[in-house]
Amino acid sequence: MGCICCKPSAIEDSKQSPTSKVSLDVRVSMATSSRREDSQRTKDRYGNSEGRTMLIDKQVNGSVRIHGENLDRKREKVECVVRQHPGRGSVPKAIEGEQVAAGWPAWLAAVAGEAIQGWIPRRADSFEKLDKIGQGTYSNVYRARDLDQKKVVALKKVRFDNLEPESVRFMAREIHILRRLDHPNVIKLEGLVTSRMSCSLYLVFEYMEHDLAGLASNPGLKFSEPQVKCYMQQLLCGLDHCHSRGVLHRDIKGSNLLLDNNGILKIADFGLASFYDPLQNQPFTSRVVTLWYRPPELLLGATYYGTAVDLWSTGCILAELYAGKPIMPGRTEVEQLHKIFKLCGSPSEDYWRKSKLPHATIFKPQRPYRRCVAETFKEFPAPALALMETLLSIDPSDRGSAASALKSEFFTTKPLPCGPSSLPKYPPSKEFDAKMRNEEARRQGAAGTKGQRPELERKATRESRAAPAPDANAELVLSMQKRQNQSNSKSRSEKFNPHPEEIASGFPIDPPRPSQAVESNADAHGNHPKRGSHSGPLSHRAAWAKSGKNRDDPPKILTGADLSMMSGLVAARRNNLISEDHRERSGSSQSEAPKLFARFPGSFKEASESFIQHDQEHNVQQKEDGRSDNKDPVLLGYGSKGNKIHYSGPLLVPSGNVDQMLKDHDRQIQEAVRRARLDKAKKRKVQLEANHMSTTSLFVSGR
Ligand SMILES: Nc1ncnc2c1ncn2[C@@H]1O[C@H](COP(=O)(O)OP(=O)(O)OP(=O)(O)O)[C@@H](O)[C@H]1O
Repeated sequence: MGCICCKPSAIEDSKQSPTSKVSLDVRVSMATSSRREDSQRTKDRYGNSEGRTMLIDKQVNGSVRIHGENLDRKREKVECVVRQHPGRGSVPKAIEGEQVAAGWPAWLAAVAGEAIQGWIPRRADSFEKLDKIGQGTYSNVYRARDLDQKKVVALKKVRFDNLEPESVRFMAREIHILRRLDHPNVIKLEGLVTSRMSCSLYLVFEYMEHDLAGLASNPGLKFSEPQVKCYMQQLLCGLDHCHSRGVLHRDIKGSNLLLDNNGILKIADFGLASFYDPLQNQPFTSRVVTLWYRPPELLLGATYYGTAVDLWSTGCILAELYAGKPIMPGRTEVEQLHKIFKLCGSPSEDYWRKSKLPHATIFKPQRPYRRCVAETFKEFPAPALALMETLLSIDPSDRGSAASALKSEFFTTKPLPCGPSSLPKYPPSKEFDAKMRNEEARRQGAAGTKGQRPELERKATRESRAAPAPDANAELVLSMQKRQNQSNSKSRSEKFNPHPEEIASGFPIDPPRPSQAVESNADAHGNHPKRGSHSGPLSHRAAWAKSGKNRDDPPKILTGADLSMMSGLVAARRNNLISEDHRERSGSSQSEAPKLFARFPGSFKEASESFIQHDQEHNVQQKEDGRSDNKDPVLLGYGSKGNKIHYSGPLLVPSGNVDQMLKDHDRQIQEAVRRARLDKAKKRKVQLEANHMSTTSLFVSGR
């Protein structure tokens, strides 16, 4: 075979903005052929409305096989194999060159070629930046006016770790996934803003006024039942679409469910999302999903999982909408798992045996926990409770699917879901706004009278029904930071400094000044950005006003520590996904555990200690409550509340020595029993002394 000519449009994603389509003739040379049988592949299917379909096999030997039918060419068979450069995106080198010629920066085309395929970059000066509206783990989000399309959009500026290929590839996956999705209940990526000379990237999204977490934290707001059903229906429709296109979201939570003023809900933030193939058993990282919404199997270390992880999070959202607050706000992975077991019961013997979950030995409770979802939420309407019971099943295989949930009685019994357009209109409300309010309260608190909690703070605490959820993997970063502090306090600032790119881009982290247009990314286009009026969310303006500063002089949002945290979080989140991505690309089926051993501190020992303690506290509590599924008196007394271990790190030991871990575990249990006995003996002694005293005093008083 020699060279073949193929149009890149034939390997474009199915949906593109028609204005940004490029059609380039590219010569693809056949560098190597590869044996199918020796390769582990991931397959991506591409197709577009004109009926072209291509199948791309990414193979371990670094080559890419493209084959399929090009219907535009009268069913002409197209097949080519392209040698991939190590560390490069899976587009042929020639296409990469064309992408640079089309205006993409080389660093992006080199590693994210597939994600930007068929698009051309939008120019920074065609947007007018209005204000900062959100802040994610690795991004800042701004409201901006699209001067070409004459509409308001959201610009998500992605932070990179010094343009490292791995961190660019991580972001490319989000773009790639977003482009694969096309549904009214999934946020639409409308384009990308960058230029050949730029070192930053903005994702352009349709603008959404609210997020569910922000609305739920509004004290004066109570959702009606038809309203809850309406939101849940939209969430499940969007999720069903993602799952049917082979996408796991892996971070469903209130702040990632955006709402517009027409009541439309859209699933956003695909930063932790991943492609998956239900027919192929592929391992993923278990360290995804924000803690409060993380299913038990992930906390137990599962690396083989599917759509059920999103369904668990959806169950948590459903319960939260009825309860008015998060139902399982754990502070650590151990506490989270304990909260889950207390509410949903511990897994059945059969499940423990079948699932072979990595941390099962450690976290299997001494005695099974009884499920009490129905008891706890007895005031919820029966159909809502029934759906919750399904979605919050401990065994992932019992959670059904988004499609089956949509057919549940919850949506067919009265009151029926209301139409999105009939939902009330709200002032802009985001979780970010709630965070701003709390930040402001804290600031006022610091300035306020010593020892007195300021009114605003008290108000914020009292009124905040739904506190913002921690970020996905936040606990992991805390643990990383702890280790950083311990190991080398000097290097901390060097490692977690503000991203130079953030500063260099001229698009600072603090909210922009009113009317500030998106600054040109030092690009070749040269036009000055146009200016416009400021009309930011009320809460931002209020925050400025309250801080007693000129609105032009915005409050500082991030402290150095925040930045460190942010950067660490970026690293942690990315590291997990990068190792997963690396595994995907290399075709390795190895679990990520060894990599995590190496990167993060902590041990099963600590985790098991903590879990035993939670477990025993639970038993004690049950005794106090008069409920008793634990008859063992020796456990009483162990683990006073004063010396709780709040383990906040990964659950794996650096050495990965399982035998040692198990020995430690046994030792811990023996130690617990010994301490409990001692405590019990002490208590008995105190009791005896007290009895003796009272007898003596009775005797002395002569009564
Ligand atoms: N299209 C949009 N319209 C309005 N606001 C948005 C939009 N996209 C994102 N935001 C706001 O910005 C916040 C951060 O965005 P996003 O969650 O996509 O970033 P991230 O860095 O991936 O965050 P996370 O740490 O939650 O994963 C959101 O919680 C939301 O409030």
